[in-house]
Amino acid sequence: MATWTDCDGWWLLAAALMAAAAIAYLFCTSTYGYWRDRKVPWLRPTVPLFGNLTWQLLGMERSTDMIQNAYNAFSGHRYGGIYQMRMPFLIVRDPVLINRMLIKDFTHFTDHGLYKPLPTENRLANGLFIMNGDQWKTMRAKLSPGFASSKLKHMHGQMKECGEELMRNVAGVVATGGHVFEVRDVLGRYATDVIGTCAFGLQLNTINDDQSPFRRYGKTVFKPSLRVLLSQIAWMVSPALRRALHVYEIPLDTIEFFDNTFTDTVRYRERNNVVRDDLMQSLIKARDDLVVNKTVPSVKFEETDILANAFLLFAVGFETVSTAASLCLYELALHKQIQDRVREEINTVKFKYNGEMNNEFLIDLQYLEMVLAETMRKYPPVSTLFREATKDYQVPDDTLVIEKGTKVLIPVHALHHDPEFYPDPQAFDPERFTPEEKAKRPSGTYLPFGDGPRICIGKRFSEMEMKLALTEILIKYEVEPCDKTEIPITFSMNAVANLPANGVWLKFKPIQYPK
Ligand code: HEM
Repeated sequence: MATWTDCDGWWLLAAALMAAAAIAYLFCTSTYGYWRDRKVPWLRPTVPLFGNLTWQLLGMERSTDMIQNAYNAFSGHRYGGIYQMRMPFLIVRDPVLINRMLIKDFTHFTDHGLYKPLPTENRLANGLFIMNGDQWKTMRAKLSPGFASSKLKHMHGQMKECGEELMRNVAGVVATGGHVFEVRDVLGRYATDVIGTCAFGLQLNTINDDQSPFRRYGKTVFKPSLRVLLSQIAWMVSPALRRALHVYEIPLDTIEFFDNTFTDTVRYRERNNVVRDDLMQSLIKARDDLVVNKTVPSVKFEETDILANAFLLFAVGFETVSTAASLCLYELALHKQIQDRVREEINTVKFKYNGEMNNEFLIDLQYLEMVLAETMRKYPPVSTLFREATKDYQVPDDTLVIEKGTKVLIPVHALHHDPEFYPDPQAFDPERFTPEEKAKRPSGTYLPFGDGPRICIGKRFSEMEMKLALTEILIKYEVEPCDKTEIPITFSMNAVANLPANGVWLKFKPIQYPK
C-alpha cells in the first residue's frame, strides 16, 4: 500500500522528468526563432532537434534534394533560412548577392565555416579547405604557384603518360573480350595516378594494380560512414558536443599510410637533392618558409599543416575528377549525336596539330569544353558551397545584416537546375555554353568550382586531366549504354557530393578507322 512518502517520491520523480523534458525541449528548439526574429523567410523545422534535416537523417532524402526543396520554397526571395539540426544556415539564391559574397565582398566571407576537428581526428583539418583567415591566405599563396600555367604545361607530359597507361589497360581488357567498364572506377585509378605523378613524383600504377594501397586507402577518405555522419550531427547539435566526442573521421591507418608516404618522399628528395617542378616542391618550400624559417611569424604553422595539405591535394582530386569525367561519358553514351560531334572535333583539331595531342590541342577543344561544362552544370560534383560571415555584413539594398559567425550555403546544384537560368534543366544540352548563351546568364549561376579567392585551386589542373582522358577514350572507342547502365542514374544518399550510388557502367566499342 502506498504511503505519503512513496507518493511524494513519485511526484518528485514525475516533476523531475517533466523538468528534464522541458529543458531538453528548450535546448532542442532554442535556436528556432533565429530567422523569424530577423524577418528572414524560413522553413519550419519538422522535428525539434532535427530541424530541417529529419528526412535526411532517416535516409529518405539527399542533402542536395533538401537544399533544392528549400531553394524552391524561397522562390521570389533573395535568401531564406533553414536549420540543420539546431544550427541556423542562410541559403542565398540571388545570383547578384552570391557573386558579391564570393568576389567583391569576399573579405566578409573568407572562411568555409566548417567544423575544424583535431588533426588526429581528421588529418584534413589543417588542409586548405578547412583553414581559416590569415592561415588560409598564407597557405593558399604558397600552394597557388604549383598550379600556375607554366607548371600545368609541364605536367601535361606526365598526365599524358597516365592517359596512355589507361588506354593500354582498357585495350587489354577489350582484347580479352571484356567491353563493359565501371568507368568511375577506371577513371578514379587514372586520376590517382595523375595526382601521384604530377603532385608528388610517385609512379603509382594503380590503373593496373587492383591492390594498390594508394587506391585502397584513398577511397576510405571520403567514404560515407556512420562515424562521419554522427560527427556531423554532433557538430550541428552543438560544436562543444562534437569536440567532446573525439570522433576519428578518417581511419587511423589511412592517416598513417599517407603521413609516412609524404614524409618519406620529402626525406628522399632532401637526401638526394632532388628538385622537381611539382606540387611537392611547393609544399617543401612552404615547409621551409613557414615551419622552419618562420617567414610569416604572425601565423603559426606546424609540420602537420604541410602533411595535411599534401594529403588534401592527393585526396580531393580523384573523386571529383572521376565523377565528372564518368558522368560526361555517361551523357555522351546516351546522346550519340553529341558524342559524334565531340569525336569529329577531336579528329579535326588533332589534324591541325599534326597528330600531336599536346596542351595547346587540349585548349583548342572548345566543343568538348562545352560538353564538360554542361556535365558539371547537370551534375556538379560539389553540390553546395559553404561560407561563414567573418564580420557583420549589411546585405546591399536590404535591411538584413548577416551577423558574424552566420553559416551560409550557396546552393550550386539548385542554381544549376533553376529553369529561369537553364530552361528544361534535366535536358543535357551543351549549347547552353556557347559564348553567346553564357553571356546572357548572370554571374553566380554556374559554380561547379566555386568562385572568388576561394575558387577550387585545382580547377585548370582537373579540366586538363579530364579533357585528356576523354580525348584518349573517345578517339579510340564509341561509348554506349549497356544492360548495367542506370537510366536515370541514382546518387548516393549520404554524401554532400553528387556521387553515383552504383557506379557508371558503359560499353566500349573499338572504332575501326579506314586505313
Ligand atoms: C572536377 C573536379 C573538381 C571539382 C568540381 C572541384 C570543386 C571544388 C569546389 C566547389 C571547391 C570549393 C570552392 C569554393 O568554396 O568556392 C573546391 C575547393 C578546393 N579544391 Fe577542388 N574540385 C575539383 C578538383 C580538384 C583537384 C584535382 C584538386 C587538387 C589537385 C582540388 C583541390 C581543391 C582545394 C585544395 C580546394 C580548397 C581551396 C581553398 O579553400 O582555398 N580540386 N573544389
